[in-house]
Amino acid sequence: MTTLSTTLTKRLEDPRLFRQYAYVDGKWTHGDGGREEAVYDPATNEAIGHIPLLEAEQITAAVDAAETAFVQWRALRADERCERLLAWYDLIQANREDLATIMTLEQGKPLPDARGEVEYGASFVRWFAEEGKRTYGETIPSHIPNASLGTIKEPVGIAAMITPWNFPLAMITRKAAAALAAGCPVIIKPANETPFSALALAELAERAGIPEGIFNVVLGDPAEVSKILCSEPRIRALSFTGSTRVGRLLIEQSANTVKRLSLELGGNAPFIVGPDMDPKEAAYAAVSAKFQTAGQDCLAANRILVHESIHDEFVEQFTERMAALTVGNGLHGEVDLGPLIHRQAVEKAASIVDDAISKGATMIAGDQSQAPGDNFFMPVLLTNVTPQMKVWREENFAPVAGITAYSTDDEVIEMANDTEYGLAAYIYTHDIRRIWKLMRALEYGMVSVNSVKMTGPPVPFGGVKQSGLGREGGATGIDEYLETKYYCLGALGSVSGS
Ligand SMILES: NC(=O)c1ccc[n+]([C@@H]2O[C@H](COP(=O)([O-])OP(=O)(O)OC[C@H]3O[C@@H](n4cnc5c(N)ncnc54)[C@H](O)[C@@H]3O)[C@@H](O)[C@H]2O)c1
Ligand SMILES: N[C@@H](CC=O)C(=O)O
Repeated sequence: MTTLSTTLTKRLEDPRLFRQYAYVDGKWTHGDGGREEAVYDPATNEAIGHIPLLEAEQITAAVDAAETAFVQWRALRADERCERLLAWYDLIQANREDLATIMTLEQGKPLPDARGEVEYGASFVRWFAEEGKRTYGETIPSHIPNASLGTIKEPVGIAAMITPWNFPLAMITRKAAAALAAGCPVIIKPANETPFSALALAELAERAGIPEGIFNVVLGDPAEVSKILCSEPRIRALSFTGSTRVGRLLIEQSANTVKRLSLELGGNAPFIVGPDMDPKEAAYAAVSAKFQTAGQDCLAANRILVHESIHDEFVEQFTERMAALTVGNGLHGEVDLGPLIHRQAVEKAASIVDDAISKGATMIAGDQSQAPGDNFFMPVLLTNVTPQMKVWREENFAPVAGITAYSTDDEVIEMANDTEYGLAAYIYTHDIRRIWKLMRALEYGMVSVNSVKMTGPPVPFGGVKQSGLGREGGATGIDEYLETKYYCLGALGSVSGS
């Protein structure tokens, strides 16, 4: 029988990267209860493969394996862990094309974007391989006679990671590379929509010499698996990227075991355009900040706030640029937007548009009769968007752009902060005083001025308010997986005062 999974395997230079098992304690694993779930190509709705749904005892077995393996892994020198991580990095790079193909098939994003994500994901592995060598403690001038005081950094312990489908590879490496470099074993639960990128990473981790039990990928019913991970006292850190709704749930579920929590949650990014801007330059940037990954990006420009003096020309330029975007299967040719992840996402997008129109928004573009398949959503532009509309209040996670005019800086600051979210904000203006005023007043973890691109390994990525807790990447990303141990060496004789 020819299935899409045989087609997928044929597309790969190295078919062993396509695994339809979980990966626990260095072994490819079936579900003991025989439960399985299909994974679909969102562009065609065809099943590309199946994954096992593990039973509770199998998740606990992953924790047992990690606990055993932790002893050896933490005992390695940082430069030894660095070598393994660099080997993993090299393998990810060497298999970039296959990883991108797997990603496009399970996630839908255009192949060039998938290649970009593989590069992006790999860059975190290299970054943290090096950062692992710089987990310095400190010496503390002693206030205790004849004592020497200081701190050392130690791995927090087993780290669990729950990741989303929109960036199936990079959201894993940004967490896992930091944890591994710190000396922690990891148990990863990827989104069931996009498990194959995670499993390919596991295959490459094994080839890179990351020992059994250190890198585990568990699969199952999300609510079931997460409950076990949250309530397991041996898991000391939980890092989650996903919706604010599920993030809140995980906080509750982790309360009894008092875990270290890192939460990268939803966004509702404002994109502010000042009166001094060239409307064309700003509109082109806004299109780019809105429609990447078909709008399914936590950094997507969700509310576009344009100064009233250039509003009409901005809308004209935005419309023209948007019309040039092509929508289609990410595997085929030059496509700008792939499908949404599934039909429910399309229905949610349509309901957000309907809600806006019913409350007075104007739809400038977005003819859904042109959609090339069930899971596709043609880019929509709405103007006259107001705070009463869902398109303002919710992260639409779809190619739906909403524009609102404003008149003063104070007004736009109030508009931009009028949300429970606080992940990223964009400012487009060349007026240095306005930049400084807005940048300081915006309640966001990340503010990007005159640049759509803002992320990368050196960046402390994360949000404030209900967009999350902690920072990933950058010089502090590894701290999410480290404990500070204070020591006091007393009765030393003559060291007092040093
Ligand atoms: N801040 C960031 O860095 C960042 C990055 C990417 C995505 N996101 C956010 O992720 C969201 C989109 O991703 P999504 O739809 O996969 O999010 P989601 O919250 O639905 O799912 C994320 C993960 O949680 C699991 N999950 C789902 N329901 C669960 C439950 N009841 N209990 C426990 N786990 C559960 C999923 O299987 C998946 O692994 C958006 O809100 C987006 O902004 C944030
Ligand atoms: N684009 C983000 C992921 C959000 O969905 C990133 O760069 O981390």
